[in-house]
Amino acid sequence: MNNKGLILWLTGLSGSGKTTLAKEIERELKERGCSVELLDGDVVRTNLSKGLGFSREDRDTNIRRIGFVANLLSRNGVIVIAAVVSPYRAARDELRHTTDNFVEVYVNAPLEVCEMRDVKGLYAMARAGEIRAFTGIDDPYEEPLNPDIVCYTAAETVEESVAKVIMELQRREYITEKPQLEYVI
Ligand SMILES: Nc1ncnc2c1ncn2[C@@H]1O[C@H](COP(=O)(O)OS(=O)(=O)O)[C@@H](OP(=O)(O)O)[C@H]1O
Ligand SMILES: Nc1ncnc2c1ncn2[C@@H]1O[C@H](COP(=O)(O)OP(=O)(O)O)[C@@H](O)[C@H]1O
Repeated sequence: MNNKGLILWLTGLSGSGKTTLAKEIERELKERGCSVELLDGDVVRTNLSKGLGFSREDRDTNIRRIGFVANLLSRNGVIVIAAVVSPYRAARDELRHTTDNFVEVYVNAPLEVCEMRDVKGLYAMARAGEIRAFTGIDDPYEEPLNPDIVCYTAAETVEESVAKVIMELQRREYITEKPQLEYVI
């Protein structure tokens, strides 16, 4: 076994880089022979959380469902990467206290940067009033007060952010160091 089970919880604004980082971290961990599952907010909302909206109540239900599944998997040795806006501190803190090996990663980019990226065009729609309760525009995002890792995606490259996460997982002994290639002459 190349890893222990854990929940790597990526929280941040829409467009902050959660999905991008989650996929790269997943790739890196799989390359090291780790057992990994990715739970992306967008994907979860098309099945496990289908029908839920973006009221505080629905968002909290979404987070609890993802946390429940993540905990089942991580208890069985899987590294679960959750990439979810999860804007409410109380919901994230609840997970920290009710699950094992919860590692919170704050994917931190200023709202202006996320809005400029506008990966899915949702910020423009929110500004135009076409969608309501959009996180950062007319709905809150409560920053983590004491995250385990912070990735500043407006200042770091994807590679730098991924390396930071991997190093921290190594330091906490969730994963082993990448085996060095040995050449026999
Ligand atoms: N009102 C509103 N607020 C925030 N986000 C919205 C909203 N409506 C749709 N979307 C899209 O849904 C994605 C967020 O879903 P999550 O499950 O991660 O949100 S939450 O944790 O339950 O708050 C989010 O995905 P990401 O952009 O990948 O973060 C958006 O694409
Ligand atoms: N250091 C970085 N980390 C993550 N994403 C970055 C970074 N620098 C630029 N980006 C870009 O920002 C966008 C983030 O989009 P996405 O990963 O879908 O965010 P989210 O899942 O948080 O909504 C992508 O277009 C990505 O290429």
